[in-house]
Amino acid sequence: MAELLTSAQMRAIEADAMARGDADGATLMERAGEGVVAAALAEWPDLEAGPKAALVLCGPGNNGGDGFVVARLLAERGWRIELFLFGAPDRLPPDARRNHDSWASMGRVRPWDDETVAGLVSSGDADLAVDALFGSGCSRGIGAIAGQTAAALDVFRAAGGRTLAVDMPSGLCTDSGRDLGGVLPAALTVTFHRARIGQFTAEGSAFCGRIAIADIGLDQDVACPGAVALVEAPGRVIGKAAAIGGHKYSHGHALVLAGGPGRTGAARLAARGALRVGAGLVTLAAPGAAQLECACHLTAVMLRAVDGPEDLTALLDDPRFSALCLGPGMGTGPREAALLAAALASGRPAVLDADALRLLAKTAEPVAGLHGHCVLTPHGGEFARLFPDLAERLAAHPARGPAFSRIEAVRAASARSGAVVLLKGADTAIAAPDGRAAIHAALYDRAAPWLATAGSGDVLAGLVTGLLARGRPAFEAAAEAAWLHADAARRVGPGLIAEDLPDALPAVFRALDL
Ligand SMILES: NC(=O)C1=CN([C@@H]2O[C@H](COP(=O)(O)OP(=O)(O)OC[C@H]3O[C@@H](n4cnc5c(N)ncnc54)[C@H](OP(=O)(O)O)[C@@H]3O)[C@@H](O)[C@H]2O)[C@@H](O)CC1
Ligand SMILES: [K+]
Repeated sequence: MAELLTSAQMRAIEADAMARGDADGATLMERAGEGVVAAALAEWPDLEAGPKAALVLCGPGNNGGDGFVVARLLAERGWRIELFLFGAPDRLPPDARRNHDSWASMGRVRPWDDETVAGLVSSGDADLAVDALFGSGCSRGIGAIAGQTAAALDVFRAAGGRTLAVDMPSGLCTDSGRDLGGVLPAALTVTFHRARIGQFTAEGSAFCGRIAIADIGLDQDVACPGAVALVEAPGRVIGKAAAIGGHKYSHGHALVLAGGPGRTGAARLAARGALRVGAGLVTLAAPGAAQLECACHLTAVMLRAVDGPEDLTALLDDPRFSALCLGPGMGTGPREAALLAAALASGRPAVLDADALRLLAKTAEPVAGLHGHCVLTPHGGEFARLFPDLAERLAAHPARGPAFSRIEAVRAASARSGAVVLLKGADTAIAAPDGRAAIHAALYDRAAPWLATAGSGDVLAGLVTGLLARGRPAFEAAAEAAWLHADAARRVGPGLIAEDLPDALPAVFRALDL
């Protein structure tokens, strides 16, 4: 999985490279500027044809320094440049100051004036607007500095204007992707070495446009401890090919608990998901009163009657049940509470979704009984019921950066509960109690907005359950299921209903050559 960095992690990588003598600040800044120009030309090849005009907005830190390099490189290609600087030249940090001086010998540096800049953006004269106002050092909102510019860039971008953010859109928190106030929207964000967390969560993708990563010569092989992973396509480890000749029990047996009559659809969706993702066997455990309803709908999924916790405990005497799924359509009464307690007491890998999460939230100590083989799959509302303090911090407008992020929220929730937590969204955040964290981003070229449909979460719970049943560890199962779920949705496209998701999985696996 690719790594997503915080600004502190990126600074540490740079500092490390400098300490080893692999790089110096001036060289990195020059490469950063070169990377920005190369990425702009790759994104918009028509910019190569003849000299153009650029509006370059520079800030008081090293992000501004990158802006001066970009201005110089474009001017050397014959471009006309209008450049504005927020802050005093003599207070720029050394590398930025050197590049300021070098630019100042070629062109004009105009003092920042929000209204003038906004007017120039709105005139539409610029072929490219470069936001090098604030990058990873942006510590607070910029509405008071650049509010008019932000509004003008928004219109400019919507009309197809090329707006490029250097490293991060100014005003966006690098670590949380949260709007610190007055973010400058970009059509392309060019970041350095590795992508940042804030580009893949919260409001990040809405402001970044697209992401390009420029190599600035830092060692690609140096791993960053504690980095958040960006979930990528699962590898062969989830394929069945390695187990040819194995029988169905070698792929596990998932048990999905269903609710009463008229409410079994959600559990049936989850069960189908578990089967399609490769669990060898899947059994639906439904109360006696719902047996007929379930039997009318099921073929490959098996059916057992489970009315109370004793039935479940007796069933789980069979050690071949390798994962449980509780929640979809299950109900939140005393019977279901007792089933949840029995399931947790069994210590089996378990996915807790929907009504199981409501039940947990109703108890005095919601995290009691959870363990490291549990995966909680809340959406935002369920998360808020379980972890109200964390949700409040996520909802409060951040006064300063780095702001509290969805990653920090799930990490805290996972540490507190001892379970893997998967917070659903287009930017699904996943954390394990040991601190590992990942983002699955159904964003940018993997966007699947039609995935927000009734029953989609039930299928996701089933996919996690199926992978757990097959022996995948909880954190990996959650991440892999999120990827498969989104990929299935992308394969089906608009018009998707939840029933389509499990049935799209064979095509997903074929494409992955699993
Ligand atoms: N390190 C390297 O080797 C490389 C770094 N590179 C580049 O450096 C960038 C990071 O540079 P940086 O650390 O100087 O931070 P940057 O974002 O320019 O701003 C800091 C300044 O802005 C100010 N300020 C912040 N928020 C503000 C606000 N809302 N309103 C007003 N002021 C505000 C802040 O002031 P303060 O918060 O201290 O009051 C400080 O003066 C990074 O994004 C990348 O582009 C590349 O060249 C590759 C090599
Ligand atoms: K920027």
